[in-house]
Amino acid sequence: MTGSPEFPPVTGAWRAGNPPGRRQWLAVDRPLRLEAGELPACTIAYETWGRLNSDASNAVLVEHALTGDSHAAGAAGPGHPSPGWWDGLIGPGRALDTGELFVVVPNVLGGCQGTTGPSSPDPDGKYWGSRFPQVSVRDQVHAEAVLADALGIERWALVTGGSMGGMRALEWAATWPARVESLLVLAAPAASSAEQIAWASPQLHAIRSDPGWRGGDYYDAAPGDGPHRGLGIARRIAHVTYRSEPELAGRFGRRRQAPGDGRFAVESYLDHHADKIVRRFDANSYLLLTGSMNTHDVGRDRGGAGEALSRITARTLVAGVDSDRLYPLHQARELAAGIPGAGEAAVISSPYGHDSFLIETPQVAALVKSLLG
Ligand SMILES: CC(=O)SCCNC(=O)CCNC(=O)[C@H](O)C(C)(C)COP(=O)(O)OP(=O)(O)OC[C@H]1O[C@@H](n2cnc3c(N)ncnc32)[C@H](O)[C@@H]1OP(=O)(O)O
Ligand SMILES: N[C@@H](CCO)C(=O)O
Repeated sequence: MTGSPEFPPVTGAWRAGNPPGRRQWLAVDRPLRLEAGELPACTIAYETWGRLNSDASNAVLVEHALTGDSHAAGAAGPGHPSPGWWDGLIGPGRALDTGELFVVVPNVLGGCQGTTGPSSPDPDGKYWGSRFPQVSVRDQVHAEAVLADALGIERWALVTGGSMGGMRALEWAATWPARVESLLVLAAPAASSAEQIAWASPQLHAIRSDPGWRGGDYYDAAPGDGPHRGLGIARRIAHVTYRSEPELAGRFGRRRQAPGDGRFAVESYLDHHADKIVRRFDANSYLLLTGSMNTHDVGRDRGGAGEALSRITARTLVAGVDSDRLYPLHQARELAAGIPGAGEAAVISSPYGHDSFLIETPQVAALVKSLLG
């Protein structure tokens, strides 16, 4: 598939070697049908590394997590205060060897780092804000399929991601089995559980109850007058669930941050993560993407998870983290058991909890290599 009459392929410049890790945009000038509604048009931001080969058989789709973005590889520099979030995995000679593979990383639909989301302008040039439609994980992969078509990629050699990125990877494999040759799902379930929805609930309330949120239409507020407090509280709650009890005990214990600072060190640590998120993330996107994860259920309208997973034909590896208290290991085991040929779930052993899929690079690299052979 190389595009469609109403949506021709984009330029093809990447075939000659795209500037690696430079953000690009695909303008989709036609409506995108959603599970609940429609988006009249959208832009999809993405970055690529490596070159697409002549038969487009070397493309890898890497799906970022909740607050990640398209900048998965590359050093910190202008426009990128941190290195790419999977920099240890993507590059020449690395597990995702860009000497051989063409790695594509889109920013998720509904996000705030280049792809259309609530903080983007609508076709009339007004911020979407509260009017942005709720998008599901399934809608997000449909948007990514438009990108794949435009890039001339019919079949991915590998689709992978962790957490919310793992949900999208799974949706890809269940929606278009023939388009996914291999699949690596990290720290993600077949469907979000009551526990996961429960952890999200106070985060959603924190943002919506911030007076600065203004029902979702805060983009014209004075600088510093947006829903920063609510977003910061949401991140504090979430971040605890991303790490493990032994890690927090070992790193911080009952230590105070500093003489004269009334905070425990662990409180200061959470304050730091809250400060960082409000500088780089939009509260409405946080709400929307959390909602996408809450409704994630690969079996919805497909006769249940068992039926949906049985469609998957990709060579599959599922992995969980032994210290993940948010997406516990038993979910990875259940997911693996449902996918034909997936075998037993692999275990990432780490004290870092759910975030380990971003931190334990050698273990994730070993999984990628074992899957790609
Ligand atoms: C800009 C970007 O993040 S790129 C976007 C992509 N990001 C993502 O995909 C995920 C977002 N990031 C994350 O979830 C996390 O930062 C991770 C998982 C990637 C990194 O985790 P780790 O490397 O283990 O970092 P950790 O959670 O220990 O936090 C380290 C930070 O806490 C700070 N810190 C540690 N202890 C304390 C303390 N007691 N008080 C205040 N700050 C503290 C450190 O100084 C460090 O600050 P810095 O990140 O500004 O340099
Ligand atoms: N800490 C990561 C993982 C969440 O699943 C993020 O913020 O995207």
